[in-house]
Amino acid sequence: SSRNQEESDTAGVVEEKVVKVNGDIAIRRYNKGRFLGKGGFARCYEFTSLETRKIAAAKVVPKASLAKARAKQKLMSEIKIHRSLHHPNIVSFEHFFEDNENVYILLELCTNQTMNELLRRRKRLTELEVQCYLMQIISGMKYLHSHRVIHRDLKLGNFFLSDKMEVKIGDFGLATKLEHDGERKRTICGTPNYIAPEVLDGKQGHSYEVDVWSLGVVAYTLLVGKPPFETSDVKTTYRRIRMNAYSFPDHVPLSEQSKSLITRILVNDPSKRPSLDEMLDHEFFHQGNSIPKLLPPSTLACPPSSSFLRQ
Ligand SMILES: CC[C@@H]1C(=O)N(C)c2cnc(-c3ccc[nH]3)nc2N1C1CCCC1
Repeated sequence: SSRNQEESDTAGVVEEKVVKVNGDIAIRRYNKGRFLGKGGFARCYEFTSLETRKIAAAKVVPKASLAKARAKQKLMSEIKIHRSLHHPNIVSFEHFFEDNENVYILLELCTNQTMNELLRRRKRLTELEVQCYLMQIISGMKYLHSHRVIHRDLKLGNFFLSDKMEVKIGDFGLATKLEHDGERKRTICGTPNYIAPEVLDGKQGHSYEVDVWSLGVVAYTLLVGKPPFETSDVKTTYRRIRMNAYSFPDHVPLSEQSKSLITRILVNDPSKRPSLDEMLDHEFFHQGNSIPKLLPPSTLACPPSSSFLRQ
């Protein structure tokens, strides 16, 4: 009820009842701190464990919003998939529990928010920065795909930035796990932002290639400053995607390598798109002052753009 919602909205301590193996009940307490924002049905806060003093980013999902089976299944699927993932470029899933009012999901705190905020501040990034961020995202996606997980909603708002500006892929609310190789998914609920044409077309199902498509949209958006198919109306955007109607604006100086990479990825036939490894082999990642190939991407803090770095 709204009164409970109000109560749980005030600052305070959240208690988790833990049943021990010998049947004793232990209580874990968390301090509910700063409001971080809304994410779907959830209100998100900093949670500090009073036991370990560790701070997490918590999604607090009111059980009232889980009354419908579909919403409950979606949340359980998100938890089941996310808690099984462990990689430096995937948001780490710390813990989850419930009380009478809410389900609590505790996630890695990413104090530099998401790449959405980064791009909003910067208008657009240098090619060197985009190389560096994309390498980390591809590293996380190689891990996901090798575990048969398709994210299906890769977008700047789901790329979280740690205090060290490392990229962490988050929000597995639309993710799916393939049960066997070659399986093709038929449906997607929700409105993935950078939706691939085969998902719109819906005839031959979709698979890992939808995540590769999204990467093309992400690369274009970071380098140009706005998404390739964006219009004021969703239907028009979908038509542009189906028509593959995008172009590189004249006023944005883009290298041939950048345009070539994006053009290679944004093809409507999913079987013609590069694999993640083929993307990393593209000249875009080896142009100019390229990043030493030997260092794992996650150990690289992406160089902030400044005049002498601007190509
Ligand atoms: C908890 C939900 C979501 C999230 O999934 N993570 C990992 C996250 C991490 N740090 C933060 C964060 C730390 C400092 C500011 N935000 N935020 C995260 N969010 C935001 C909260 C509001 C909308 C999405």
